[in-house]
Amino acid sequence: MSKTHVYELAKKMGIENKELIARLKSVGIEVKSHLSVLEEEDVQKVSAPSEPPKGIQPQQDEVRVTTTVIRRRPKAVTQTAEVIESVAAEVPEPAPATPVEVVPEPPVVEEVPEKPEAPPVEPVQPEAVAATEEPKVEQPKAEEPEPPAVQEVRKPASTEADKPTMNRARILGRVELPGLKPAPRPVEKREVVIPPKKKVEERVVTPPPAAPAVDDRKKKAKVFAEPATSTGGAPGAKKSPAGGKKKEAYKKAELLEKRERIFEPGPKSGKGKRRERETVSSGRKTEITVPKAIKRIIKISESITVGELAKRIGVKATDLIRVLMKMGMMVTINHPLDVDTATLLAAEFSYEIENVAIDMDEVLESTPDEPESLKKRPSVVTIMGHVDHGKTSLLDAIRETNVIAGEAGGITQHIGAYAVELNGRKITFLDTPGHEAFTAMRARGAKVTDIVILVVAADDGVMPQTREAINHSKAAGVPIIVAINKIDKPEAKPERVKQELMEFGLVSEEWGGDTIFVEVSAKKRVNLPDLLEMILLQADVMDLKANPDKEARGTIVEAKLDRGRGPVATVLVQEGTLKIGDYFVAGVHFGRVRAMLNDRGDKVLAAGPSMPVEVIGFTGVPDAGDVFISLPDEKKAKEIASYRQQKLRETELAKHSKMSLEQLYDKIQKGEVKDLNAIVKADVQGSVEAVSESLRKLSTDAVRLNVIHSSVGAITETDVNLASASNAIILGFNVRPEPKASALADKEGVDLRLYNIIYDAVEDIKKAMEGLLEPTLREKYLGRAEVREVFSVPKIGNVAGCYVLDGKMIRNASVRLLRDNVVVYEGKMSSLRRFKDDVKEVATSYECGIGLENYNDIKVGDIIEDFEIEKIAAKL
Ligand SMILES: Nc1nc2c(ncn2[C@@H]2O[C@H](COP(=O)(O)OP(=O)(O)OP(=O)(O)O)[C@@H](O)[C@H]2O)c(=O)[nH]1
Repeated sequence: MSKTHVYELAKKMGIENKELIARLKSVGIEVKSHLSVLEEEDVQKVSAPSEPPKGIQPQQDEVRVTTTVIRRRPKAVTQTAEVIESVAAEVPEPAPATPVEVVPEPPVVEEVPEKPEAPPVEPVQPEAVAATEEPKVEQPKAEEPEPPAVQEVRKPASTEADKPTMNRARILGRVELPGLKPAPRPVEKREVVIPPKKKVEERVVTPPPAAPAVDDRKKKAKVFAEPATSTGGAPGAKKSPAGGKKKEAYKKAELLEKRERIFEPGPKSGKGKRRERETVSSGRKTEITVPKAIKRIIKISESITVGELAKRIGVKATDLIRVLMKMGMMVTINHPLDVDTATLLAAEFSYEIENVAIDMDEVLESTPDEPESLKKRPSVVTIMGHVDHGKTSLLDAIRETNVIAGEAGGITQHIGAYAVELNGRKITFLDTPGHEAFTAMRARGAKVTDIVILVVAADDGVMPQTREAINHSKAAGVPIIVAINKIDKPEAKPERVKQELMEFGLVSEEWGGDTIFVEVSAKKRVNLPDLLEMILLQADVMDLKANPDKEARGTIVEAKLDRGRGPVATVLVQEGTLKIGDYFVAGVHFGRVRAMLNDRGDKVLAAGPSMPVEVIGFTGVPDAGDVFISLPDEKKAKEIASYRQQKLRETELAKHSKMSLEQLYDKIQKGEVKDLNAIVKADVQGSVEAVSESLRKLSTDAVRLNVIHSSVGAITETDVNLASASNAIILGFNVRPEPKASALADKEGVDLRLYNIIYDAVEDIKKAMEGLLEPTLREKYLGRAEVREVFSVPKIGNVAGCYVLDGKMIRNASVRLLRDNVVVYEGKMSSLRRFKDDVKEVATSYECGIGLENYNDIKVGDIIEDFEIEKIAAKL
């Protein structure tokens, strides 16, 4: 290796030929071109002085890094000019993030394959090295005469730096993640900066021909320094990461501890848990206990379900059902058992049943009062009549003109009833006019009304509802007072009304009858006091009395759930006196009177007979017509209410569990039924057998047909009861049900079918069973979109600009347009677009345009729901 070409040496040194030539010149070696040959001593000569100048001596301690970098740099400069440019721009940048991002070593190294030492340098970058460099930072900077040049470059580049170029992106990919923490930054920066400096030198600042090596070094040193400076106080920069680390470590520990405490309390409570577990497992081993005789009595009130009884006995419900089947009862787990059946059943398991049901009759029946305890009570009046004959007007007129003395000016409240006063005597009006309310109450067994005011418009006469009202009143045995209304009208013909009413047995006194007639005008307030007087008279005749000195009983007139007050109900006290704090039961609800208000909204402390009061303190909303009974203690009130609730549940359950051939299909669809039970009754034994046999043959794997009972003779109550208990249908051939059985079947909802031809019956059942398995159509919900805009498209019509709220919109799906939850259109989707393209479907949270087939009335805010109809095929 005695002779070396200039270009070879330059390459070796990692500098440009030009530069080397200049250097050679500076040491007195003249070369012509890069092809010139150098002697070995020349080579050494030119290499020797290229050591760092004294001023930059401190950098010696990082020679390894420096040299490596230096060697690599030129290549990097030429090859990755853009990167360098941006990096150069970052040199003076005080922002620490930028230099960190750019770690150009790898590309550089790649391009200088003959410098194998380069790559190892990278991973070697220890934080410590960076740290040692920090103090040097300032010196070179001070010497550095180039900032302007650098800045020049920086300006355009800085924006570039902000927006990563392809190159940058590539480089960014190599950011040393282990050094993500602040600590390694200085190292990275140092490295990062090196190429830019070089590049700056070469491309922007023309290297001075003289003393290039020294200059170079200086610049390098400066460049080293800059990134460090840019980190802002190197020592600090180093400390802080360390501090940060400590903090982080502390935080981590704290977090871990927290997590343990909150989510994994195991370690701490581990022992305890184990002990716990041990006790549990040892507890499980306890031997099966036989309840004491006293415990072998099951208390029920009137009835108990199979499931509940099984639970109380401690056996499986299926065991009970099995026993019941042996007893001839086909029941389900929810089937209610009466006391007798339950007793029989319990006996099988050595249990006794005790009926602890409250004697409801005892509670419900009001005790007869001693005649001397009875006191006069106001009459309760209901106004009835034909539509528009003036019922409401009359009620209002009476109320407005006859408010109770001394209470005038109070704000009237609608509580369903109100009281008026005339001559110191009170009259209570139920202010729900019409015979519907009247009959509804009566249907629930409530007899509230004492007197009916039949309103007949003088200009209209007797009308259909007038007749109905008369019939209802008569059926209830309530006396009628006729109010011929609208007598102010010129066309009023009161005499004609009287005449018409004669037909219904309502004959006025003047015509020799006993019905009171009053001609009034609700509008002009004519004769209203007369009407009231007549009511009082009628009440006197009726001698309405009640005992106010006992626990109150009454009827719910109206009930509602009030937002602020909870359930409230208007109680018309019929006997006794209701007081604040009284416990009561009404229908299936109980409660305690917390407050009482009259029809003017005034608080009252007590309400006597015929007084309507709004009661607060119900546990639930009772029904109008429910009997209200005040009770001495809460326990009893609760007991009665829960007993009634249970009864109600049982009745509902019984209703629901009944089977009809039509319902069967639905039930099987829901998976509730796999059997069709039938009871066969026929006129002759031959028919019974033939039918039973034909039906059994209809059984399939999917639906079993069980003839649970068959016999000759009429359909009896027993048959119906059996059908009811076992969800069976009754098929009768040439037989009729007994009248009582027919009524019971109606009541119990038992499907009773009568045939004359066996074939028809078998055919019916077959159809029902095939119906179970016929293909059915079911709607499948797909999604919903909200109309946000409506576009009018020429020739096409309106298209809804929608936002898919959930599910997805599928082209050609069936759709319905909902406006305020009301279906305003149902049909097909005619188009589904996203922007201008037809699409097959649009998913949630996307916008789309939807066209509806033959429908244009789309409005913003409408909801488009799409669905498809599924065919569910089922085969026998
Ligand atoms: N001239 C006259 N019009 C009356 C009188 N009473 C009621 N009207 C009018 O008759 C119409 C019907 O009166 P309402 O009190 O609403 O009759 P209603 O029987 O309560 O009607 P429905 O609640 O629909 O059954 C109203 O326009 C009243 O103004 C009256 O005494 N004289």
